[in-house]
Amino acid sequence: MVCGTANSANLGVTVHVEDDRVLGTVLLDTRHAGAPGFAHGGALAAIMDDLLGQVLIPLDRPGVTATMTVDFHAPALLGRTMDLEAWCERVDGRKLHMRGEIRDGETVVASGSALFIHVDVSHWETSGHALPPHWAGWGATADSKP
Ligand SMILES: CCCCC/C=C\C/C=C\C/C=C\C/C=C\CCCC(=O)SCCNC(=O)CCNC(=O)[C@H](O)C(C)(C)COP(=O)(O)OP(=O)(O)OC[C@H]1O[C@@H](n2cnc3c(N)ncnc32)[C@H](O)[C@@H]1OP(=O)(O)O
Repeated sequence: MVCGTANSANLGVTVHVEDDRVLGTVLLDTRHAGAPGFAHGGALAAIMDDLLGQVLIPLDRPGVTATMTVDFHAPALLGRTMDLEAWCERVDGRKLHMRGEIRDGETVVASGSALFIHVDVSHWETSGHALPPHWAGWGATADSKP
């Protein structure tokens, strides 16, 4: 619902990995409004969760969000391309401590920190839905198995 291109309700986030960091952009519009002209904080929180979750890819650790804090530092205006950046601050066994920012130019609009927990991909089999084929092997290089 945030970055998935197969989902027509996605928020239009695009990301890529550079070294160990996730960088990206998002451009919110009236569909994502809270007050007129301003992005809804919940949209920013969803973006932050997804952004921090993308760090699981360079970490090569499947994981889920256990807890997340989003600090809103400045209003996020609609119709502006905002920059996204996230990284892993610390790995402590299965605990993956992520941090990230949503910026409008030089202004940090929101910062986030989250604890992700490393899980085996079988975690998602409990829904009864088939896993995407490319998830096979995800986590193969992780040195701390769940
Ligand atoms: C998520 C990816 C899905 C999409 C993937 C798509 C593409 C694949 C490619 C890459 C990924 C890309 C993007 C990511 C996209 C989206 C990101 C969004 C992520 C989500 O939107 S994800 C959904 C919301 N999320 C949940 O649905 C979690 C529900 N939950 C559970 O499934 C369990 O709760 C679990 C597994 C978390 C733990 O359960 P468990 O039994 O395995 O382990 P346990 O409870 O023993 O915890 C072990 C140690 O973590 C500590 N701990 C646990 N929880 C804590 C908390 N809240 N606060 C502080 N500490 C906590 C304990 O205190 C213990 O610490 P200690 O070892 O020191 O005692």
